[in-house]
Amino acid sequence: MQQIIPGKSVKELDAAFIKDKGITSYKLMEQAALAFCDWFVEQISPENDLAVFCGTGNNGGDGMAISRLLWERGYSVKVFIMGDPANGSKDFKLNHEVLPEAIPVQLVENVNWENWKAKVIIDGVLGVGINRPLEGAYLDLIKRLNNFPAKRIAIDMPTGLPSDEILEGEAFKAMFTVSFQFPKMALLFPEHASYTGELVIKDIGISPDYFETFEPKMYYLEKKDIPELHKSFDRFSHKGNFGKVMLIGGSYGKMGAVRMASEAALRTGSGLVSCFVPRCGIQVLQSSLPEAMVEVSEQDHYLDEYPPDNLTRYDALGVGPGMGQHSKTAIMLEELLKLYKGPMVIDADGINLLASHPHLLNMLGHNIILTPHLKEFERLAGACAHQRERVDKVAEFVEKFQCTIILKGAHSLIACPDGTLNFNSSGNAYLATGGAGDVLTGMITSFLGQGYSPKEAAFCGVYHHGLAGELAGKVNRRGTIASDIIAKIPQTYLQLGIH
Ligand SMILES: NC(=O)C1=CN([C@@H]2O[C@H](COP(=O)(O)OP(=O)(O)OC[C@H]3O[C@@H](n4cnc5c(N)ncnc54)[C@H](O)[C@@H]3O)[C@@H](O)[C@H]2O)[C@@H](O)CC1
Ligand SMILES: Nc1ncnc2c1ncn2[C@@H]1O[C@H](COP(=O)(O)OP(=O)(O)O)[C@@H](O)[C@H]1O
Ligand SMILES: [K+]
Repeated sequence: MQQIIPGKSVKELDAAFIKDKGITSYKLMEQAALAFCDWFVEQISPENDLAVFCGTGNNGGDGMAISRLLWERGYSVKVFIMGDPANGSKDFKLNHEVLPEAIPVQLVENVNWENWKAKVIIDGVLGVGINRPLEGAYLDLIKRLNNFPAKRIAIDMPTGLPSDEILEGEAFKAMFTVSFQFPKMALLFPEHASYTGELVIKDIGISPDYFETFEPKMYYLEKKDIPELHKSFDRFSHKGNFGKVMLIGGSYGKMGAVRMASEAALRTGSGLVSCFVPRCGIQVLQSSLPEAMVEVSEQDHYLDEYPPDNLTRYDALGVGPGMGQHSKTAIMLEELLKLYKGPMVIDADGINLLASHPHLLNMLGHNIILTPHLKEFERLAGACAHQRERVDKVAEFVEKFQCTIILKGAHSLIACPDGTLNFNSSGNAYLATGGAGDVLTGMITSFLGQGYSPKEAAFCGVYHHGLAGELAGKVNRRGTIASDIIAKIPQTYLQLGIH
């Protein structure tokens, strides 16, 4: 998996790589520039005139190298330098020297903005080297570029965005950020959505072993990581091999949640799926999802204090979708935590009940995965000012209670008791629809029931769920609903080459 390291460690990483490979830093910069151009030529046609803004550090060096390479590929390029080129970094200067004479170069301070135009703006002003908020001429430039009607693309980082912290002040508002080798942490924060734009990660050849010495243990979960996590089956496999799971939840008016979670578990590959719901749910479930078995609790509208019988029948449980927060249901949850020692996902009202009955938190442990969205997590652990603080609190929570937390949202964070923090890459905003979380619960419960470890089940569940959302979104766009996501689960296996 691709490790995410702090921006301040990038220099050290590059130095170790360069030394070990016996290449120059200029050569590494060229690799980065080539990687950017590979992506660029696929996206933007040469009819578009390009304005490349270069600082005088290595981000500016990238900008210079990219200008040369795109010019060689037939683009019309103009370069604008921010700062004094005489004080530039070594590789900025080298790339400045080899810039073809046919490319016009101008200092930003000399630009007459009156009739200035460009279809595409490439930002190579500052990258991970930023050490203070933008001010003065830098701030003026970035504000001006943000208001300009052009396509804006950032090299490595949008200028002004700190690589690991929350933005203070202003930064370049990129429509695309092409970041090298790994996503800098701040590119994954929801607060920075309008600065990062669409995130593209380009491999520049620095293999994972160069990252190993760096802390924290933070990773980016990508498509290539998923197939090896999956189990295989053979011609003689029977439904018992695919696990028997139970989804526990539902209440009057919220039976759909448990129904969707159950169908998602079936579509993910569970051999047998049962639901445990209040009495009023039996007709709904039996008629709308005949593949699932249903057991009911005594009360009509909510789950009473008695958990299902014979829990050892199940390889995994998923608890919470549509469950409501009745005080009797809280007792049932406590009983479940006492009685059931197998793997369990707790979601939605299950999490809300943990928050309102905090003594239950001490009953969590390695076998349990909680799947809160941002607000649910804050109910558990207290308010957070921003995602940076939330990430730290998630890590603390997991260390204290030794369970897995999936903090849902764009780039869902999977925090594991082994101390790793793992950000997901799949998914898009079409997943932001009622019931998408219930689908995720069903999927993770299914993987747990199939014998995947909590970490494997969380990784596969979150990645496949995001991919199913992408596939559903391609067809249904903003009309995507949770059932469309379920319908695409089988196709995610196809996409990943899994039987
Ligand atoms: N080995 C290399 O040289 C590689 C470097 N890469 C590029 O190099 C970038 C990092 O380069 P640098 O470390 O030179 O840093 P930057 O180019 O991001 O910044 C340069 C300098 O700007 C100054 N600065 C910081 N904050 C400022 C502010 N608010 N206003 C004005 N000036 C400010 C600092 O003195 C800093 O050293 C990466 O983001 C990436 O684009 C890539 O080419 C990959 C390989
Ligand atoms: N912008 C987004 N990008 C990627 N995934 C998203 C986005 N918005 C929501 N999701 C995913 O959709 C799901 C929504 O879950 P949740 O908030 O519990 O919704 P609900 O309670 O309606 O089911 C989560 O898995 C979340 O990660
Ligand atoms: K930049």
